[in-house]
Amino acid sequence: MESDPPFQETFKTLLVDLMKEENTEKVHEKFFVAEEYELPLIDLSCLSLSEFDQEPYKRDIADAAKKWGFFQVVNHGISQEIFERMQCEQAKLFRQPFYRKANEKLLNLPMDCYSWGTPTANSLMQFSWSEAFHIPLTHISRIKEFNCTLGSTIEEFAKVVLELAQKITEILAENLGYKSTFFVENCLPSSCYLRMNRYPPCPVSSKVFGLMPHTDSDFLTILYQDQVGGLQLVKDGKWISVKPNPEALIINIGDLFQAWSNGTYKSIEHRVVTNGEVERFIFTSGVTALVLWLSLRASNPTCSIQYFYVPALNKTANSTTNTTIYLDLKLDNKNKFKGIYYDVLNLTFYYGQNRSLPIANTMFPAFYQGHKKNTHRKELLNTNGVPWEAVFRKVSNGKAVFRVDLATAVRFKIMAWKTKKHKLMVRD
Ligand SMILES: O=C(O)CCC(=O)C(=O)O
Ligand SMILES: [Fe+2]
Repeated sequence: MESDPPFQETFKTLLVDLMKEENTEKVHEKFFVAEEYELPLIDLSCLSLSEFDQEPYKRDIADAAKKWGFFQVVNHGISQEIFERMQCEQAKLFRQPFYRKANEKLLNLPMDCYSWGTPTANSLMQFSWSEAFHIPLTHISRIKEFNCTLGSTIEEFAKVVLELAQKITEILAENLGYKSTFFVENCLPSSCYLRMNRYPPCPVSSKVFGLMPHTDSDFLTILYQDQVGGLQLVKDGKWISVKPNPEALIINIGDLFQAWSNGTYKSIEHRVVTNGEVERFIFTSGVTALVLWLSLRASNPTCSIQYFYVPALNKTANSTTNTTIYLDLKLDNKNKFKGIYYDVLNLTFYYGQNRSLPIANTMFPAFYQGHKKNTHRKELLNTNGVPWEAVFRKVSNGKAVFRVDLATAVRFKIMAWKTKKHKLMVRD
């Protein structure tokens, strides 16, 4: 078909290699065949019930996000009519000749909004037999200027699908104990997109993916597919095939949501297998980031003093002439997926309750700490103005109190993204 990308021509070499392969049956078994399952199904008409009666449904949503990373929803409030219009516009767009899709700004958008295949693939296993349009929702007005019906349909669809994304995200956030209005407050339209994929019939369907195995890098994806099917995902360590349900929308957790929830909700690897005879269409809408929300969610590092030694107070040495103190500070990043950039760490020591006269200061240079890592900083410090004789007598009769303040600023690194700086002050 003149609308199909030139898969065969471009990847002739890859295909020839494959034809020579002897174990194609085995390859097919291993990579393409999977037992069919139904995703957990949630009836969203529950959201019109009383708060109390909604609870079990909300728990089911959270359980599915934890155990499957994927679920489907019915009675989601989006009319069948708008899906049909979207499908119709999508088909019209993909039916354009390939040279136009690849060379002309069909949607009045930058050229890279259209993609096909996997240009970097050097084996068939890395190749995706599909084409796609990726549309940031901020660009809808540009599409409307050019193609009004398509632009308005996308706009209408995006509005309702994002309301749904908002509801689902709020339920999942609440389940983790967060305020439900975070989404509305922090979801920027600039971070939402619509994606349309077409999987043309594939003559080597048992040897090539429609879409390579991947996880979604966004926050949450909502997917509408036709009845053809082909989506597979990993469940309990094995690939399973998702039974298509044309009434339902599929929702899946992306990498950002997994990171934000410290791994509670799962971003699951999935792929699409092709079909020898029929083409398949899907469209997805996703939220790529909730900027502020993400930054608020990271847990601060914990600081502890692992070792504090004051030679002047060593009774056996009995010498108050050595006025140094020795310290081992431990900084612990308990976040499962977030690294931490520390600014310079400033430590100030005091004797007793008196915070007006520091007895020692030190500074540790800025550094980066990976997720689930701890870091030690050890230092020998000179002190000033400590009445050592009195302190020694105090220790002999009980205890002496030293205090330390730690001041720094931290930024969290979530995937490739850095949050803004947070001041961190620890007093003891
Ligand atoms: O076609 C599908 O069912 C899945 C599409 C997908 O995973 C994606 O676009 O990221
Ligand atoms: Fe995906």
